Amino acid sequence: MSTISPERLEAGATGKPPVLSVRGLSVVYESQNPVTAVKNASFELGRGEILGLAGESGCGKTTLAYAINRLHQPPARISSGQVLFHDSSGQELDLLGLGESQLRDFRWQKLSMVFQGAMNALNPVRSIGAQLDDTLRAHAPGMTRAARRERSAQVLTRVGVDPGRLRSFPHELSGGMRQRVMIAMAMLLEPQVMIMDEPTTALDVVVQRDILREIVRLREELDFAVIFITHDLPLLLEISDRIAVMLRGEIVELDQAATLYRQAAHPYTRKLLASFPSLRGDRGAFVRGGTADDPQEQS
Ligand SMILES: Nc1ncnc2c1ncn2[C@@H]1O[C@H](COP(=O)(O)OP(=O)(O)OP(=O)(O)O)[C@@H](O)[C@H]1O
Repeated sequence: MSTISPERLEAGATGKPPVLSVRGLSVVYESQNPVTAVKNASFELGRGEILGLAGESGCGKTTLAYAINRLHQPPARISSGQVLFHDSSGQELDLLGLGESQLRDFRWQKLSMVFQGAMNALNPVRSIGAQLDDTLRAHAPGMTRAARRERSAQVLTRVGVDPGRLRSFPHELSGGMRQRVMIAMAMLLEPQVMIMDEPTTALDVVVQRDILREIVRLREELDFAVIFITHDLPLLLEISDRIAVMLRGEIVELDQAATLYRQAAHPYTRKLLASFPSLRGDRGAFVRGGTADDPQEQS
């Protein structure tokens, strides 16, 4: 059973107006034995907020992320619910009601996604610069060639990749660099929301930390909101404003990271917290390498 009080679902709890509202979203895999992979999920994402989505493998995190962006494929079907995008222009978009061409315009520009292994989605026979340029040409037709090149160099610099790499091909870059390029691609059109599904899981721990630090810094600089999905709860405690915990398709708890860390309300969250050795004992020594026990109070 859910332990979420209605006010905790609201991004208002973080003091920020919502950029995305997910209401009663359910997704069913219509296979021989239908599986409801997401059950009645509701939450709001505040403008500029980092919302962590945690839960063990198979609990429905990826299905939820794909459904929000309408990237789910059959046999997955959204059986109920609503996803509203509150654009910075004041316009409200009903994402489940958008047509295909509206959806193409929406993705990347308003909301982008970086998924696990995204680095392998780069085209091996085109340079990094050409691939960034393709995205800009498709979505920002008014930009001149020079402006596109400048923008591509700028986003690469932002994620810590030398803009000289625009001429490189994917195989000439390390895994960490390629993943950074994908994050640069997701930031290219300055979306208001980025969904990141295990974006750094395939990378070694040091590179992972570097990239995460970069994402947190960029969020502060550019004020986009992030839904960050991972089974790695300690990591979420470090980077998130609020954390939602999923269990068998349901969001069973949603709270400020610090509150969830100190006094998780749901037994499953407590079990999840206890399952990470680094979180046991004098709780918190792991957090951002410090000693205080509040993940939100350190920088
Ligand atoms: N194509 C499919 N057909 C039927 N069921 C599916 C399909 N894809 C996923 N599922 C089921 O939906 C549920 C949720 O899967 P999902 O991949 O969303 O979980 P997850 O939390 O993202 O897991 P992971 O962390 O391993 O990626 C699982 O029980 C899974 O078995």
